[in-house]
Amino acid sequence: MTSSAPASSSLALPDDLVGRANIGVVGLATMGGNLARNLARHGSAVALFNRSPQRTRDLMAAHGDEGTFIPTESITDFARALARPRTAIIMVKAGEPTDEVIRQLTEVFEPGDIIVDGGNARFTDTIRREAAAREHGLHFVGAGISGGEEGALEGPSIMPGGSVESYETLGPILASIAARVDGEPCVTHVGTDGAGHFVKMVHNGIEYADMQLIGESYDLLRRGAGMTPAEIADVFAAWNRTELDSYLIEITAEVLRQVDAETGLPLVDVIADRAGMKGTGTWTVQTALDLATPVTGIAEAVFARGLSTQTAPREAAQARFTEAQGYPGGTLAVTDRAAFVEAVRQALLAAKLVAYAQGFDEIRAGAARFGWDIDLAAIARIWRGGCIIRAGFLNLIAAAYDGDPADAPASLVLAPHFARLLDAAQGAWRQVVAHATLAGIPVPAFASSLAYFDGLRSPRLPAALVQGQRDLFGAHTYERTDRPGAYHTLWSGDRSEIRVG
Ligand SMILES: NC(=O)C1=CN([C@@H]2O[C@H](COP(=O)(O)OP(=O)(O)OC[C@H]3O[C@@H](n4cnc5c(N)ncnc54)[C@H](OP(=O)(O)O)[C@@H]3O)[C@@H](O)[C@H]2O)C=CC1
Ligand SMILES: O=C(CO)[C@H](O)[C@H](O)COP(=O)(O)O
Repeated sequence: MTSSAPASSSLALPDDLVGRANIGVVGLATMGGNLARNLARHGSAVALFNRSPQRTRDLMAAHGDEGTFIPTESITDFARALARPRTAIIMVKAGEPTDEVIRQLTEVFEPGDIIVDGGNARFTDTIRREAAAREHGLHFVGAGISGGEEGALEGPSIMPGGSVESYETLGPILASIAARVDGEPCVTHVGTDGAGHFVKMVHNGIEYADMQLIGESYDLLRRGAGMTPAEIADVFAAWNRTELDSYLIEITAEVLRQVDAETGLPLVDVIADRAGMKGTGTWTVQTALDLATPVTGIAEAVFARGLSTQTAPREAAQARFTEAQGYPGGTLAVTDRAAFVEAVRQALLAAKLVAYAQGFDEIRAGAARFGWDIDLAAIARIWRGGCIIRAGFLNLIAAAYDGDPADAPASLVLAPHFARLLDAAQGAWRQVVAHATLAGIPVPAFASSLAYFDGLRSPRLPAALVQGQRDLFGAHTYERTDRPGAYHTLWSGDRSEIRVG
């Protein structure tokens, strides 16, 4: 440990510690504290700064012996502790607190220095911040970091966006602390300015969809088939040894096995059924709407969390639309439990594939809109470890996107391996959605992903009728199937057609 600050008082940085740190962390709460420890354990000399100095002191008291730390209690000393180019990772609350810290660093940093925001920032904020930092000659890197508390310490998946030049300094440091899969660090230079936070946003959107699909699977097995949480935990543990192998499936088994010490009931039965969210899923959907890219599974997951918190209408509807009134009561007549469990597994696999396909489509659309050159195979590879959506089948996604982007499948569902997966699963997927609907078990993510898939497959969509309606009430024009151009029917006149473009 290198510690200049005693446990309880603030002192200026001794001269021998000036320029000693190769990296610094500002914000030492759950994520920042663990990231600093991870950096120190991997050989970095880490300057520390937190708005409330007690947090820095606590970190030093508990973990100061894990590596080389240089604790500081002013932003000026923090900057003095850093070797050039100074490199600082901000891990504070997203939004205004991040802007506040950037302002402070901008005052003490010099041209060529690097500010990394590792928080869950909105990518548009990152684009703005990068442009402002550039005016001061600073590099600004928006780095999505996933893996939660444990990942920050043991190895997260890291999605940095910023200048290529800054990545020369930053890349090796991030590679030293990232999770590793097959010997490869789960970090890649995603693109310029907001690219990293854009990709992290979509990661979180996929996380929402995956969790919702797992939740719907649980509901089908629990209410539909009358299984206990412990039995369903065994099902998820078994699924984790199939193509569904993933962190979220693994932790689902753990949650379902947990018993509440106070009541002796399964913990899942005493947790209020109101899901929280911090906003990244919502941003994913808002952005997808702007890009006109359907992310239906993610959108349904966000809305399902919203619905879960609508206590008053839920209670009123529960009282009004009862079984006594002729509504289905949420149970299924399951005669062959093993076959039903397998059908739900197949449906989950198919719908999960659609969620990932939609997420990757959004990244592709975002890259085209914002001018980023994003390697989709590399993104799949860095999501294989460290992050919340890590999953065995990301290897297959990476393989589908490997090679010349011009040869990439138009949608992941069309990659040969995944198309065969859908060939095998689509029957079960339809059965599950149909039975759930008849039984009154809500499966919004299963159903919307199936509708999306059928939309992709349909030779004709009712969009043709929508165009006709738009032309009738607003002269919005339409294209024809048989020749180029834009056309309008004179609906209020003689109903002849004119070419308008
Ligand atoms: N928690 C998680 O699982 C994950 C979090 N993230 C992101 O990482 C970032 C850090 O998350 P987490 O560790 O959970 O901490 P929090 O989001 O709870 O933020 C707490 C930290 O922010 C600092 N802070 C708050 N306001 C200010 C301010 N105005 N000026 C300076 N510092 C301020 C706090 O300082 P003080 O001690 O003085 O209050 C503290 O260090 C967030 O952006 C979060 O979205 C990303 C992935 C996963
Ligand atoms: O970023 C994360 C993982 O990568 C967090 O786990 C995520 O922010 C959780 O989001 P929410 O609170 O909205 O469910």
